[in-house]
This record gives sequence, structure tokens and C-alpha cells, in this order.
Amino acid sequence: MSHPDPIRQRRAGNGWMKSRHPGGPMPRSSPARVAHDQTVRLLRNGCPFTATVRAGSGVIAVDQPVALRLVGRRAVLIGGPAGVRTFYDETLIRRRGATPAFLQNTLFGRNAVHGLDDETHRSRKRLFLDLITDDAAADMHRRALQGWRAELAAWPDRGTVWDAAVRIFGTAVQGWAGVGPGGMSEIPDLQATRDRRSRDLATIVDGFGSVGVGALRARAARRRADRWATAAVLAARSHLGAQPPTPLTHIAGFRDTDGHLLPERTAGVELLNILRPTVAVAWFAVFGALALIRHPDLRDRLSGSDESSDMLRAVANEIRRTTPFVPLLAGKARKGFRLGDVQVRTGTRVLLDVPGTNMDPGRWSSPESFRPERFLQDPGAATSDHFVPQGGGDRYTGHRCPGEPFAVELVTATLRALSESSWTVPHQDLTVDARRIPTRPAGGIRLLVQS
Ligand code: HEM
Repeated sequence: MSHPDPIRQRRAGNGWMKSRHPGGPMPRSSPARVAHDQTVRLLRNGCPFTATVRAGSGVIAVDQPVALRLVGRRAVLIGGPAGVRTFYDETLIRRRGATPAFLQNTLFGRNAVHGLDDETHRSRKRLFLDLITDDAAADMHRRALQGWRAELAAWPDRGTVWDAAVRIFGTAVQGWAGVGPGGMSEIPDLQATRDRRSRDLATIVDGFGSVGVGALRARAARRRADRWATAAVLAARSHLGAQPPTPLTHIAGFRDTDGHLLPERTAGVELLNILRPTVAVAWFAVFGALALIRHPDLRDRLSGSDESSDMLRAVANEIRRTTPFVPLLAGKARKGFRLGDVQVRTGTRVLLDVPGTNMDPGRWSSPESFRPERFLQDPGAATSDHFVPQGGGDRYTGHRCPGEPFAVELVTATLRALSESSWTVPHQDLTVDARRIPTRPAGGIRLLVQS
């Protein structure tokens, strides 16, 4: 295997960071005293943003709250296990209105589960939990493995892991969900339609943390996706019960707390809230390939493993822990409460520091090192409240991502397929620009596959 350039990561903070807050230390005890807004810094810094805020405030430990201003409003940054427990305490934190509307509408869609609270949230959450079962996740693994094997057998000259993962995961999840050509069965090329949709779903994720062209592309892709997803729901409703049930018909026929079907557009939004993040696992797949490149011994260790291998799962979890995906999650204080010496007032944005928690040196030894063994030594680590790549708390009653089983199975399928095939890495730039949200090596990782 040829060796690529050393991988340079432009990171900041939490051991990733070189420079301190240029404006000097920020006061931390009262949000009211924090004068300048940090929104531009968030957009410029990406995942290292939270570490930059901490360093600027002089508060390095992730479990110490830090007051700041974001999107023109007072906010407090929390993290670590205690921060996770506070963030997921629904007597203290609500979600309604917490994520700025432009972000909520582009990434999650209007009236999505992410912004609901209490009984309305728990009822809608059932929709996802009923569908994303262990059996469904195993099915996704099989579909993705088959997809990777087919792609690798016909790998194009300039093929990238990124393009392949978007196509494979998009095809797998649309096939599983029973999403066809959109009610127009005369459309001859279902695969081309599915590939186009998968690219749109990836574009939505790719642009959610950008301003300018990336954001405009994401919004246009969201509009197209909302249109076909709404049409798919309407088509499914027109013959509910007449065809074998599928995830699509389950969503189309789902009744909310009021006993009514969801408005067709909302049902379409929730359909996309399964399809889009499944395609987003392509980001983890790219970091999986990067791990195999940087740690060539891993390929040998994983080669021949089947889906039940503990090592395969440990590597997938370490990829999830170390991939910089989202810098923070947002809630709002339902009432005033005290966190250390920070007084949180009603309506204050409470922000969970995701990378700071996943990289907390108080909980993870050598957190910057890629060491899958840590998940073998401590099998409880993957469900602990210091491992929050897809949120924390309880998956059934809280907002924790219901898609973790899919993410793990798609990453393990990717690792299996890449470990069992023969490929080299042509010269290319594998730099990860951590300031981008979400980030990956920009070229998507080009491989030369030997047939
Ligand atoms: C790259 C892979 C993924 C990442 C990084 C990711 C991350 C997250 C995060 C951070 C949250 C928010 C948790 C919170 O608000 O407390 C979330 C929620 C959610 N995710 Fe994922 N996720 C991924 C894959 C998936 C998949 C594969 C699915 C579905 C098959 C999915 C469906 C959802 C849904 C429906 C929610 C909203 C849950 C709620 O509000 O109750 N995600 N995800």
C-alpha cells in the first residue's frame, strides 16, 4: 500500500487548540456580563468552537459551565457527565425554540421530532423507535455490505469512499423503507432516482453549518426532498392496508397524540429524518477509511471479522467518538436554576458541548489517541454519559438519537468491506479542516482498488 501524505488536522482547543481567545478572558459567572456574541466564531471555528470558548473564559474543564452569548441571546455551555444529565433533565430543559429556525427547518425540517417536548415528543419518538429495531439494523448491515462489495468490485478509476458511501447508504435505506420512484412506477431508472435523492440528502447535511453557497444548496436540496417525501407519503396513504407494510406505510399511517394522521408534509419530514441521517453516516464511513489508512494494522485485525465481532464494534465506536460532527446541541432553560457559580435564567440557551464531552481527559485516557481497545476494556463506555456522538440520555424517553444502531451497523459493514478488499491510497490531500461543520477530507478519500 502506498502511503499518503501525513494527515494534518487543523484543530483548536481541548489539546487541539493553539491560540487563546484573542479578546482575553471572558467573565463566566453571569451571562449578562458577557458582551460579545459568539455566533460568527461558531461558524468560523466548527467543532473546536467549544474549546475556544472555554479557553477564552479560563475554564478548561468540560464539567464547568461557561456563560456566553449566541445568536443574540444569553447562553451557557455545559458538558461532561454532569452536564449531560442536566441537559437531558426535561424538568429543566425544553427543546421548543432552542435551535434557530433556519437551522431547524433546513436540517431537521418543519415540526420535526427534534423540537418537540414532553408527551408530544414521546408519542412522535415512538414512530422512530418502532422502526429502528435491532433486526432493522441487521438488515441495514446486510444491505450495506452487499452494496460495498458490489461497488468495490466495479470501483471506478477516481472512485472515492465518500461518493460510494452516500450511494450505498442511500440505496440501502430507501430500499429498506420501501421508498420507490415516488408513485410514478413508469419511471424506468429507480436507481438513478435513488442516487439523486441520496445526493440531495447529503447536500442538506453538508450545508447545515455553512453560510453562503453551501447553505443555499442545502436549502434547495431540502425543498426538493420535502416535495418528493410529501408525495411519497400521499401515494402510500392512497393504498394503506392494500400492500405489505413498510417503514414508509408505517410513517404514512402514524397517528399523533390527537389521534389524527400527521399532516402529509410533517410525515414527509419525519420520513426524511430517517433517510437523511442514514446517508449522513457517510461522514463516519470516510473517517473509518481514514482510520484504516492511518492504522494499517487495523485492516489485518478486522479482516475476516463477521458482524458479531467485538473489535469491529469497538472500532466503529471509536470512529464515532473521534469524528468531529456537531459542536453542540441546544436546549432552553424552562426555569431559573444554578449551575456551579453560573445562574441560568428562564429562556437561556443551554448548550451541550459534544466534542468536549467525547474528548474529556477526565473520562477518556489519552482522548486524542485513536484507541478502539478502550471500548473492549470498558464495554459500558458506549452507553455512558460521557459518550455523546449522537446525543445522550435515554433513547426511549429523551432526545437521544434513535439511529445509533443504524450508524453502528453501517460503519461496521464499511469496515468489513474495506478490510477484506485490496486497495492502495494514491497521493492526495487527506487534511481534515476541523473548522468546517460537518467536516471530512474534502476530496472524499480516493482509493485505487485492485480487482
Ligand atoms: C452520522 C450519523 C448520525 C449522527 C452524528 C447523529 C446525531 C444525532 C444527534 C446529535 C441527535 C440529537 C440528540 C439530542 O438532541 O439530544 C440526533 C437525533 C436524532 N437522530 Fe441521529 N445521528 C446520526 C444518525 C441517525 C440515523 C441513522 C437516524 C435514523 C435512522 C437518526 C435519527 C435521528 C432522529 C429521528 C433524531 C431526533 C431524536 C429526538 O429528538 O428524540 N440519526 N442524532
